[in-house]
Amino acid sequence: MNSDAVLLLETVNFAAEKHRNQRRKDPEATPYINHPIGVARILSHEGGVTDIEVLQAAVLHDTVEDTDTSLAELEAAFGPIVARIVEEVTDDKRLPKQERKRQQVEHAPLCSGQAKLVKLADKLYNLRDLIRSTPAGWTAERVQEYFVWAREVVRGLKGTNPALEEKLEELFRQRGVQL
Ligand SMILES: Nc1nc2c(ncn2[C@@H]2O[C@H](COP(=O)(O)OP(=O)(O)O)[C@@H](OP(=O)(O)OP(=O)(O)O)[C@H]2O)c(=O)[nH]1
Ligand SMILES: [Mn+2]
Repeated sequence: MNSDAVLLLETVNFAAEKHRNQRRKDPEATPYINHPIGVARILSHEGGVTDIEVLQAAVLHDTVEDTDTSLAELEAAFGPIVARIVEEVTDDKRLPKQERKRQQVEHAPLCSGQAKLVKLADKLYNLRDLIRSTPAGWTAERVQEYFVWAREVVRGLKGTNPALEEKLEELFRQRGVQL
């Protein structure tokens, strides 16, 4: 087996252990790990991304934000580049939600190309998930607001990956939310 495959399995195993007690917000309470694996899979399968550090960062992208994982821990296990990409896509959960959402819009265009790829795939996965099933307790208005906000973030990620951007544009079009 080649070393990239070994590395990616180590990364998936690390994320699975970190997210082991977490579930998604859909009514079926899907295991959370389906999301980061799906984000990495969008990058490779739909975005044609082969950069192993981007794929690893995609698998790990919610570990610091949503589990007890530290950036130092990621750096020790996977190196500084992977840790830096995850840092770029991590919201500061100490801030109020509205401020966090505003900062994503503001910071998106300042991200590295590697972090922009992870952000595009994360939004594409989450928007598809919203279309597939509504999270417990979400109104139709809240779903629509998420689309409107996601469009603002995706605007700042343009020029990164045409295939992923076209798929996002199509979802926004279907929702009557123009990019
Ligand atoms: N669509 C959907 N999202 C779910 C589900 N379960 C968990 N999530 C997560 O919820 C986040 C979006 O919900 P919000 O209420 O807007 O944000 P919050 O969790 O940060 O408060 C996403 O976080 P994120 O990945 O960090 O991305 P981002 O939206 O913060 O950029 C998404 O991954 C689900 O069943 N469907
Ligand atoms: Mn995510």
